[in-house]
Amino acid sequence: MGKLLFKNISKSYANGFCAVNNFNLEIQDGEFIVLVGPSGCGKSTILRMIAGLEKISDGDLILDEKVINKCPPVERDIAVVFQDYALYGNMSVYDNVGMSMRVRHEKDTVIYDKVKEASGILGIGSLLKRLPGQLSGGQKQRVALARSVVRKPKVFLMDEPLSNLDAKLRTSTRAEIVKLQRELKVTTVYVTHDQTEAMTMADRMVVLKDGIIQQAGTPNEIYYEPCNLFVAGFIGAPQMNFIEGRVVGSRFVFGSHALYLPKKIADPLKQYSDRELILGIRPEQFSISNGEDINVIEGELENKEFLGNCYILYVRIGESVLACQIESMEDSFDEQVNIHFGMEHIYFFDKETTELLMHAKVGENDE
Ligand SMILES: Nc1ncnc2c1ncn2[C@@H]1O[C@H](COP(=O)(O)OP(=O)(O)OP(=O)(O)O)[C@@H](O)[C@H]1O
Repeated sequence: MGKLLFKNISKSYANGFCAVNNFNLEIQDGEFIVLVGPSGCGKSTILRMIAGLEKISDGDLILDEKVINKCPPVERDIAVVFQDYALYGNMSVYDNVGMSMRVRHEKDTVIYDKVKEASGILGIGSLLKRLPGQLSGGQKQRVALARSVVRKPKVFLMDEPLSNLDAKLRTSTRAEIVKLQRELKVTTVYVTHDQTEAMTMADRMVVLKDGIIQQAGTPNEIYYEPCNLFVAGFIGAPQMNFIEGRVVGSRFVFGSHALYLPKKIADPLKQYSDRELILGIRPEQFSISNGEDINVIEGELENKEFLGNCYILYVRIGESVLACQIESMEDSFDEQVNIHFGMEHIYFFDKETTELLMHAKVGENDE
């Protein structure tokens, strides 16, 4: 088992800085949880508290019904994989992988079998005699993972384990870690500031900002149902476009522009007509107008990026520059482009509180 429960966990450092503020979360046995957020939001602090490397200032941390706040790291049955691998440079791969068992005075034959098994799973069987200095970054990371795997701990903690790998290796190792976790079914808490990593790996992701949970949910929930402006902007690349404006009748008015809102959206938005709103729309919602659309806005093309399977156009409309993802591009585009606002998913946030007020899904037949 490896069920982790955070009850009102807070962490203040000696200088009084509160790095984690009233963190509450229940992690189920076998779940893959990704903590994601910008630098300094408290991800590593949370991981270090779970590992027992950082004192908990307030609240209870419970592993399988037992409060472990004061339990020393070695007694927690938790394995940590660090960003810098933390391998012993003067020991062979075999000894690095078997280290934790040697410390526990396991028999040589048991150590041999377990190292063989773990190195087989991680594909490092041919490297066992080498020293860490004779390995590539990806191989070192596998050794670090194998070292955790042999322990069959209750919980794996991983702190940005892929950040030292190049982009291609990162993608393949990402998939391997997920596969490994599914096979071993060990509860995993994984820290990253990379939202793509979080989206692709997590059963559930927890988005943090300034030591406070913003939202916890499946990648799908976080992407399609962000609870506030921060989550909406942090998850998704290029990020969701935000446009400040107001609802006037059945229109969303911004600068000198007005978007027609179908009744399904306009009616419930009437109650917010006295507020300043932020309209959120993801890049993939846009298209280049074919001349027959209703919500067409003319903008100036500032920049374009070719991503292989699509283009990202950066289109200036008044004060805002909108990122628009389109599949193909005509050479004839010059300075001016007419973009069409699709409304399959459109979001309205309160500018003052930054909370989500409404997520509308508009179909073709909505008027
Ligand atoms: N020993 C310390 N004393 C005071 N403040 C600290 C200490 N360690 C960390 N902090 C602060 O606590 C906050 C959270 O740090 P933490 O390392 O958990 O962030 P993080 O989200 O993991 O960031 P990164 O992605 O950059 O590693 C930061 O603002 C950091 O400066």
